Amino acid sequence: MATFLRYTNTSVTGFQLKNPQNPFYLHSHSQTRTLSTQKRLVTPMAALSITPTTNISHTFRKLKDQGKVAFIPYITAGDPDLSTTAQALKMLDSYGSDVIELGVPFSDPIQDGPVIQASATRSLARGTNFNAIMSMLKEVVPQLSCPIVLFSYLNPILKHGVEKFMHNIMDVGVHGLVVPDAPFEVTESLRQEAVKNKIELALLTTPTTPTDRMKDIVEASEGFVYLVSSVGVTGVRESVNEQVPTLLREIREATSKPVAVGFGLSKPEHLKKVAEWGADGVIVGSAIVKVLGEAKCPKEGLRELETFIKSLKSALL
Ligand SMILES: O=P(O)(O)OC[C@@H](O)[C@@H](O)c1c[nH]c2ccccc12
Repeated sequence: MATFLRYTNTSVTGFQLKNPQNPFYLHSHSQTRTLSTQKRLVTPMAALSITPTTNISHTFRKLKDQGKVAFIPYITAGDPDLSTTAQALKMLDSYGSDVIELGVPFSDPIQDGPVIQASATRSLARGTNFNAIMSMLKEVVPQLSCPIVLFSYLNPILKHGVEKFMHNIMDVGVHGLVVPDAPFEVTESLRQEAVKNKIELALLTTPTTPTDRMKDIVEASEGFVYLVSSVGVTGVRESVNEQVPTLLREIREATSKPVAVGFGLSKPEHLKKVAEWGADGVIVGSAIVKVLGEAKCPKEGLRELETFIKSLKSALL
């Protein structure tokens, strides 16, 4: 029996969406069938892969045992094109990324600044779509040693169908998911489907998230907690918000889950500072997207990416 639940979106994680009245119709129906336990097919390539990719929580636990901070780059799938994305994923993995965030380009990326908005526009203009991204990942993921966290706005997931979306991303070997514009109330239904497909749904908290709401968020977050370091949209900042140590402390009082910090980080000294403040992971998006997507040609973008990643990673060694 299908029921349509109407959620009026409210600012939950401290982001004010441009059209807060925008209702989300979530089609949810009783789960009469149980999904067969999904076995991850071991493709020949996977059998050759260096080490089987592990889930997000395990990755953070391993790094913590080694006293290391996770280096987490973000790139937009299909910018400048999907074959460059495939090469970039392998390069990011081989140069020491511990988790890679891969963005599904969307036409209305309201929480992204100009760099990632332009990146999504370029990718969509090339015709990048969800199925093409899944086909690329099916080939590439078995060659990676670090897990992938997919980034998607809520709308494309609802359009695809939550169950189908979660099954598709599990099938290609994605381990984590972040849906930055999903109101906390909606994440519960996303999580039900995610858990069935062994996908860890990480949630975001921000400097303006009320303490009680932050506690709910970190309690429900899986894999890691995404601490958005500064209010506003993604994009390089000159310096890192000095509030982060306090925010980290408040989160640590509420959960022992790993916390990764993102927004505005673009230089080795930013990463060093956030690592010294005790973050379990540092996330860099716009600065990397710019290097890869705004280069004169894909080859040059990959060359510059290599240099840039090495400089960022060195700050964490
Ligand atoms: O771009 P920055 O300022 O380095 O921030 C990381 C960010 O790009 C990445 O985590 C991300 C991409 N799109 C998002 C939307 C919302 C929250 C986070 C994101």
